[in-house]
Amino acid sequence: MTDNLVLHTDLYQINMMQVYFEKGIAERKAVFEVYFRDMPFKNGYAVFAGLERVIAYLRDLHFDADDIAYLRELGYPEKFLTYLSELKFTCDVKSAREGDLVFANEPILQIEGALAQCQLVETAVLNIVNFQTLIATKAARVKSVIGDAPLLEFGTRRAQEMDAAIWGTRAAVIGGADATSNVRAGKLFGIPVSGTHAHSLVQAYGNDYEAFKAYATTHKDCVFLVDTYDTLKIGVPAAIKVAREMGERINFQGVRIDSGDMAYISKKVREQLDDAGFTEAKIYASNDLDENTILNLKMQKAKIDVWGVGTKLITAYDQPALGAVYKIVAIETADGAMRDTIKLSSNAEKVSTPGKKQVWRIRSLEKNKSEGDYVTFADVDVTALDEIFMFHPTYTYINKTLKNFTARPLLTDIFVKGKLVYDQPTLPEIKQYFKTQLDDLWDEYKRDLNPQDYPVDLSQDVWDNKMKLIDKVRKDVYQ
Ligand SMILES: Nc1ncnc2c1ncn2[C@@H]1O[C@H](COP(=O)(O)OP(=O)(O)OP(=O)(O)O)[C@@H](O)[C@H]1O
Ligand SMILES: O=P(O)(O)OC[C@H]1O[C@H](OP(=O)(O)OP(=O)(O)O)[C@H](O)[C@@H]1O
Ligand SMILES: O=C(O)c1cccnc1
Repeated sequence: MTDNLVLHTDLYQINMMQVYFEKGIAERKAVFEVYFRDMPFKNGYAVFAGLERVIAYLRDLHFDADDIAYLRELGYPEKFLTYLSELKFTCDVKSAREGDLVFANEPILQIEGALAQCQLVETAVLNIVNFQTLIATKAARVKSVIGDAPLLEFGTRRAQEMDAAIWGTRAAVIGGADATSNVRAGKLFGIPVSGTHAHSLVQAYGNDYEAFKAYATTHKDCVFLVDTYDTLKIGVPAAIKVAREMGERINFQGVRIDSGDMAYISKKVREQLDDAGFTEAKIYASNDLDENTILNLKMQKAKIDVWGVGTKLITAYDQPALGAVYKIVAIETADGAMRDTIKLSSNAEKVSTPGKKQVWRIRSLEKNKSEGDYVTFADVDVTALDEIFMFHPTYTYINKTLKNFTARPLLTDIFVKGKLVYDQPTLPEIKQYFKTQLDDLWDEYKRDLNPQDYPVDLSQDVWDNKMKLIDKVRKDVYQ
């Protein structure tokens, strides 16, 4: 049996495909867009991630014989099953790049093509993008308080199973993790792997000195975990003793602390190491860390050089889901024209924005910073405009006219008619790209707590079209 991902979808998608097929509209052209409504962790930006896996999934989209056999068991009719067995992915896909900063209420990925295909892929695309973007953003928050010091990803044991550990680790690297303890993630993605040792090593030997000595006689690079019994009285003295005895035979990188008051203990450990002449030895810290505890420890001037972060990063502990949605924004009519579609809601923020769109990142040439994102219809070329009028889509009196700017389209071609046209960057390139994007953002949007809202504005015609469709749907549907 194959483990084809094509059935990694909700049953209702296949049921809707069947409707489209039997009613003869499966091949009608549709446009769907992915966006989220609220910034994750109330952060000022989100870090887009997941595209690599979306590409792998879409490239391989097909039904195998055993998928069809299973759907037959579920009772789908033969004609529909034949249609599915012949299905090939032929859509256009545009997307933000991994490492791009993305914001609420703007399209971050767009799929255009046969209605039935667009429908099928919703679940997996959201599954991938929601999780990976969430973890990349969490990592960026953690990294923002750490600064240049190394951030080690330690979360696999507490992740929501294996896929989340692997792809979460990759996303964490995009957002700022420098290395991971997960060896498979290292192998798959070329992420640097890093690790110390666990309490079990010390417990197996029954004392710190023997455990450290055993480690030191089998490994060149050594970081000793010093808190199994008593960090200051036993652990650190044992580490120093072994480091002295082994001399040049080991590379004594430092010690790890994993419990207690880490501000107080790290300062004392630093003194002990310095007094022993190991001024270059680093202090690693781990234990339920996140951006809040790390910031607090830094405020207390904790002497921590390397941060190991597990559970709270890989599980996005304080916000377990991103909540991006996938909405149809346009559909071909029987006469071949495209009709924009809207989803109404009593909650104004949940009303979708109709039409196939593009997002332009507007950068002031004078200030060299991003001024906001400008959402236009897809066929508009903002680079050809001399000035643009940007206004808040709800509080329209908040507005500005921009003249001296560059505009970069956020959505870039990934698939054209089902063919991959995107040259995928390497993970280090993506990581670096994210850093350059962050440099473009004003500090006011980057702070961890209560950042300013980055402007995501609709062009006048997109806004007018939305208002017009709201009115039209009200008249058509409620009359
Ligand atoms: N000086 C500090 N300021 C703020 N938070 C701290 C400080 N020192 C440690 N912490 C954090 O406080 C929490 C303390 O964890 P906990 O109560 O489990 O104690 P512990 O010493 O780790 O005990 P255990 O042996 O059970 O791991 C952890 O999240 C840790 O990162
Ligand atoms: O705290 P986190 O951010 O999740 O980081 C990972 C944790 O995993 C390990 O603890 P665990 O108790 O699983 O094993 P160990 O301490 O015996 O190694 C490690 O010591 C960290 O505390
Ligand atoms: O290498 C480490 O120190 C490590 C790895 C996984 C989890 N906690 C710590």
